[in-house]
Amino acid sequence: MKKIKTIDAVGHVLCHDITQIIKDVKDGPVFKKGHVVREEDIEVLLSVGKDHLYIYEADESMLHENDAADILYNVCKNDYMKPTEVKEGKIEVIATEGGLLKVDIDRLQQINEIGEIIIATRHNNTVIKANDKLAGTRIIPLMIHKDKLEQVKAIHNEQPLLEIKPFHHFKVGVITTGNEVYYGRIKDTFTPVIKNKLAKYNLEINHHIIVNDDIEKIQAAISECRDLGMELIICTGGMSVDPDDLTPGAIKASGAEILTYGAPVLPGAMFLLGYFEDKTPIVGLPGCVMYAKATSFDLMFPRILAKDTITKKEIAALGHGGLCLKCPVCTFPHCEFGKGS
Ligand SMILES: Nc1nc2c(c(=O)[nH]1)N[C@H]1C(S)=C(S)[C@@H](COP(=O)(O)OP(=O)(O)OC[C@H]3O[C@@H](n4cnc5c(N)ncnc54)[C@H](O)[C@@H]3O)O[C@H]1N2
Ligand code: MOO
Repeated sequence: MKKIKTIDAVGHVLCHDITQIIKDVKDGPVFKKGHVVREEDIEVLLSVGKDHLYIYEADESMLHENDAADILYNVCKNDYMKPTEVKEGKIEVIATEGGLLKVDIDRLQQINEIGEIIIATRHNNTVIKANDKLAGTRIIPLMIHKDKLEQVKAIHNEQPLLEIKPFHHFKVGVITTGNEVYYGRIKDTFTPVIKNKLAKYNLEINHHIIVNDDIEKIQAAISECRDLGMELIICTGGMSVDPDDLTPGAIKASGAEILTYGAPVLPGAMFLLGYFEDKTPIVGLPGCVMYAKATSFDLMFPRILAKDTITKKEIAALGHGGLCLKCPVCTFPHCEFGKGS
């Protein structure tokens, strides 16, 4: 802390709030601690009787919180993002487009371990809309050592911490399996559920086939969808262990590589995800997707639509937080379901 003449204070940082009292008009701080004095402030400072000020001593090794916050914003930002105005060392990152938010959790952790610097984000793999808040950055002290920001820049290494992956427009083929539906014994109540889930992403069913429990027929239906250029194939029914549950076998026989048959998520354990050589995804949806509010499919669906690479390890990690509590009033996605990984 150093005392200087107010007339020499331009560019210096105030150590404390400066109060202005104008009878019957104002009684409060006219400048806050941490304010960087500007040319136009000198007259105001003199008018409140401050001929001298305490300022932080100019130190080449230190950075003001607002300048440091700028650096943190630049570490986060990517396409489809904008900053809020910097305020008291804080900047927020706002989405300008919707999509799937990806957060580099490992590097976020490394930055937050430096100390005196914080970046707080939404969860990785959150579905976001334009104008949603994605992250906030803040510096804890008023002035921070520049070398801490150098560490941040080294971790950043020109690779943003955040990414928004826009959702793609897929042509969708739906294959409904099951003798009970095919022979008209019951009404198909699964397909409308799929239709609603697709509509949330402005997608529709472009081709729909209903087949009985016959592995060759299911396989032929998959080929038909492929031949018609469907870019996402959704199969329902026959995903479990009964003798008539043939869908996983048919998907396998169709040539798709199975990434997973089974996910550590309840409901939605019997979920299947595979990809054809040309990267066309195919999913097998268990019966619970028809009636449960949220299942493994709801966790994986946005990632499939964003063409996000999904690994077996990530599917295994869904187990932590993968237990839906079936609350009387479902608040998914604003709950802990699927947030563990
Ligand atoms: N012994 C075991 N049984 C079950 C297991 C298990 O691990 N061991 N898993 C259970 C779980 S978890 C689920 S989820 C279901 C999965 O069922 P499936 O996907 O095989 O579905 P289906 O058996 O074909 O049908 C179940 C039920 O849903 C009705 N259904 C199916 N599709 C339609 C449709 N399009 N419209 C209307 N209703 C439909 C079907 O008639 C059955 O009533 O398996 C558990 N069992
Ligand atoms: O797929 Mo069942 O998957 O857990 O209700």
